[in-house]
Amino acid sequence: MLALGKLLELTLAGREPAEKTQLTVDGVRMRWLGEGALEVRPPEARDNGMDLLLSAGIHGNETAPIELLDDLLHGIAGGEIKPRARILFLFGNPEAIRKGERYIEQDVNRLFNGRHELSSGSEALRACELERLAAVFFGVPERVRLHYDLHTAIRGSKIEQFALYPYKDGRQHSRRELARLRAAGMEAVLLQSKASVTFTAYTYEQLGAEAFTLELGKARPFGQNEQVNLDRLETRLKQIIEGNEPEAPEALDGLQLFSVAREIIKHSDSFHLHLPADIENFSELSKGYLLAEDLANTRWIVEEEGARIIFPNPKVKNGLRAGILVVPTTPDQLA
Ligand SMILES: O=C(O)CCC(=O)N[C@@H](CCC(=O)O)C(=O)O
Ligand SMILES: [Zn+2]
Repeated sequence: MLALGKLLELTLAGREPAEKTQLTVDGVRMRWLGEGALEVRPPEARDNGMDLLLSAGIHGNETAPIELLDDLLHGIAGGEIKPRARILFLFGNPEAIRKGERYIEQDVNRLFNGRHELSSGSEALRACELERLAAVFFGVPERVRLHYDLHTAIRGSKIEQFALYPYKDGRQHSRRELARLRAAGMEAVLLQSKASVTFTAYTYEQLGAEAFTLELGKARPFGQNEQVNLDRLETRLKQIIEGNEPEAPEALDGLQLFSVAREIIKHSDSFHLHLPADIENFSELSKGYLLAEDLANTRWIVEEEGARIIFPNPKVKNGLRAGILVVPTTPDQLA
């Protein structure tokens, strides 16, 4: 296999490849763009106009998605997968991946849409670099732009695989993309209702891509991901890459949709979350439940019918999201 197919190995070793560009037997060009960043370009005659950004390892301990991207890259470098799409592979936080930690100093996925400019340190620099790589990649006009940012979650979930769909004022969520996610194995989608600071929020809001954070199961170390079943996603990604994707049906086929009722923000060290440590994502909370307390007698009480909690985490830094309360919604405003 071509050396550049081993992007993960290079990234784990913190090494630069000797050759920065290589061609597969089918004339697919692989170009190393920097640490954890590789562009794949099909021969011009085969290019179908799709630009696909696949990122993983924005959180360094979320290894199943990293292994999936590694498999896809091996397939391309070995000539078994024959791309018609142009692809950018990104491993988000190499230093954290090497250490098997979510982050080193700060969560990269809270530093996009300019937030890195207000900060310093290696993770702020990395977020800036990821924005630049994505902007250059998606800078070619009149091409289809799609970004999947692959994650696994800290805890188990009542809904194992789901997507988060960013929000931009005046832009409608796409039914076609929801159908594509369903075909890729996602059971639910959370439709965001305000701008955000995540990687997909950046590519969606600033670069015009259709962009999704995919949550694919529970985070475990490398080699221990048997319980994370990525078969449907992998099949769909190969089809997108090879340009032979079956048209997804109009119907969303049981896909559950949620909207954000409220984000729970931790304001101080006095923040206290009243949930069991092992609570699963999408657990239902009844109306009137005292969810959290913070300084100055701030109380978060559940007021919404059918509310569920995702990503509860009282250990986040002050000022950051310590959980999201979501409610079921219907797909009435889709493009
Ligand atoms: O399990 C958790 O608490 C966090 C899992 C995770 O990393 N989720 C992403 C979601 C990004 C988004 O809101 O689109 C994150 O928190 O960065
Ligand atoms: Zn993550």
